[in-house]
Amino acid sequence: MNRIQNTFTEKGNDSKLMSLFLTAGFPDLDATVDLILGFEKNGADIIELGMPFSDPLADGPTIQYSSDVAIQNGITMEKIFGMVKEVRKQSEIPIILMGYMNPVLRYGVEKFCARAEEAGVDGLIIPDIPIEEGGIIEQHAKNSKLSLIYLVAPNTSDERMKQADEKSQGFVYCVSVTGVTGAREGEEVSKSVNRFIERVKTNITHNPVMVGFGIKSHEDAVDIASNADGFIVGSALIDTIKKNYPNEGWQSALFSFVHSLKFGN
Ligand SMILES: O=P(O)(O)OC[C@@H](O)[C@@H](O)c1c[nH]c2ccccc12
Repeated sequence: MNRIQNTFTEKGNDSKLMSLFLTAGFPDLDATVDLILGFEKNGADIIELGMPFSDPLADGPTIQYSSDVAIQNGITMEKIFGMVKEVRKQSEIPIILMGYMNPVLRYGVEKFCARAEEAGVDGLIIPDIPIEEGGIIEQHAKNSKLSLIYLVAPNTSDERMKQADEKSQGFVYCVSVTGVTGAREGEEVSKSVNRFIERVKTNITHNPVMVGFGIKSHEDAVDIASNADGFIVGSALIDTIKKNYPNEGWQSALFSFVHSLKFGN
């Protein structure tokens, strides 16, 4: 069993897991390791570490911005692996690398998976690989004991949800709304999300389900994840960093936001 599966096994039925997305190298190269460790201390159960890419087609403006900053800061694959290695000296939190296929192809799929395993990565989310194209990475991921996590959205058919369940290990990522990443306004989201998650639950029976996209508070999380195993937050964290960095106390402001996401205020 890997770290991701362990985390779900240990969770128990009543609590929800919190997975936090952070762009590697944002807001600066030195911050990433400390932020991951601080997230863990403040309630994060899983870390999704974003591999910045210049053409992030599933991302809204907030995560695009963080990717641009990280690229300007000089982030590279090697540096990302180095960050994971640093975290592993102090922590066993599951780490999932999240990014687009193009940089992985350029790096070399086999080498990428081997280096990821060696660094201490547990899984991969590559949102631009459709399930049918998964063959491009599945065997290498398996050889390197990396869980592959596929995404489903409200416009995903029952049939494809079942395929996503068969092909995923660790959990299936439920995208709460059709569209790009980012915090959204409005109350209507949660009702339709709950219907979507009900359909997800009838099709996805092997894996836990995590819900993400548009969660920006504890209330959102409780609401949206009520029928899921946990929730994922990304843009709201990046926005919080953006608001406070590099003022003194920007990290503690972020960590108290993280704490409030999990536990309420
Ligand atoms: O930013 P949000 O709305 O909180 O959603 C999580 C999301 O950022 C993170 O999981 C993610 C970042 N980039 C992605 C690309 C596709 C799917 C998901 C993602």
